[in-house]
Amino acid sequence: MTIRFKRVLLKVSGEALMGGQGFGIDVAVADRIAGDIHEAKALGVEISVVVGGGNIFRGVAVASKGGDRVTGDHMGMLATVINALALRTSLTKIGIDAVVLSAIPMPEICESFSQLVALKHAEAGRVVIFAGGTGNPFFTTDSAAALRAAEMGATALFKGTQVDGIYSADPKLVPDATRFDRLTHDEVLNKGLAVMDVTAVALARENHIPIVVFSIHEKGEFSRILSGGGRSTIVSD
Ligand SMILES: Nc1ncnc2c1ncn2[C@@H]1O[C@H](COP(=O)(O)OP(=O)(O)O)[C@@H](O)[C@H]1O
Ligand SMILES: O=c1ccn([C@@H]2O[C@H](COP(=O)(O)OP(=O)(O)O)[C@@H](O)[C@H]2O)c(=O)[nH]1
Repeated sequence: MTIRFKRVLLKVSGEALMGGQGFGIDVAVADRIAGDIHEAKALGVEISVVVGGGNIFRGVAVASKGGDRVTGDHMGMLATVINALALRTSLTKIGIDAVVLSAIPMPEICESFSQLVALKHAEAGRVVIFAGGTGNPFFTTDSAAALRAAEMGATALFKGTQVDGIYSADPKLVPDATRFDRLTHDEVLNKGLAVMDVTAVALARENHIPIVVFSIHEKGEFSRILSGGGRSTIVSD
């Protein structure tokens, strides 16, 4: 079997982790995603992960109610640490060696991010989970995913999200929107396809990193796509 990508950065949406709950973390969902990572790792793929925080907190929610955006973003970044610890717990339970590296140092809780440390853990065969986004307000975990993908030398950035690819319009709002199999980074930007923020797509374009958008809700889909099947949109040069 040919594996499409050997070193992958997986972005796990915060919202995916809440399952049907409406808020917080559904442990059964975190366990299932850990199982999917395990399956993909068994294919021989090196995997690191960026987790979102939208299931707990988004900075814009504070700003929209008249609060300070930067404080809101700090809260959002802390939310990603909670999710990262949950995912590490789920991976550890099934015998996968995983480590959380935070962009915001909190040494009693997890290791701090540096590229060198991240690469060493990856070389040792560990799943590296990046927490705290980029460590800066006004960014998103999608941008953090593109950044870490570049730093890790990932050959693809997989965005595991609520939908199974990029559509001509938001499929949640436009039911007859059509799905693309392949796009270029420029097409995503020029058509204003809002599945990922502009900063993330531009960073991936600059570093020639393909982006694979797929549904994180489909069990086994991650490894099916890695093996050449599955449903996704692949964005490449
Ligand atoms: N052109 C598009 N194609 C696919 N999804 C889109 C598009 N435009 C907007 N979306 C929406 O973007 C959402 C994913 O973005 P976001 O909420 O940032 O995800 P995540 O929480 O996974 O980071 C999808 O759930 C979808 O409703
Ligand atoms: O580099 C970053 C990454 C995230 N955030 C904050 O963390 C929240 C959660 O991240 P995101 O919305 O990207 O999570 P997801 O949509 O993937 O669940 C964001 O709303 C921001 O407030 C931030 O300030 N800087």
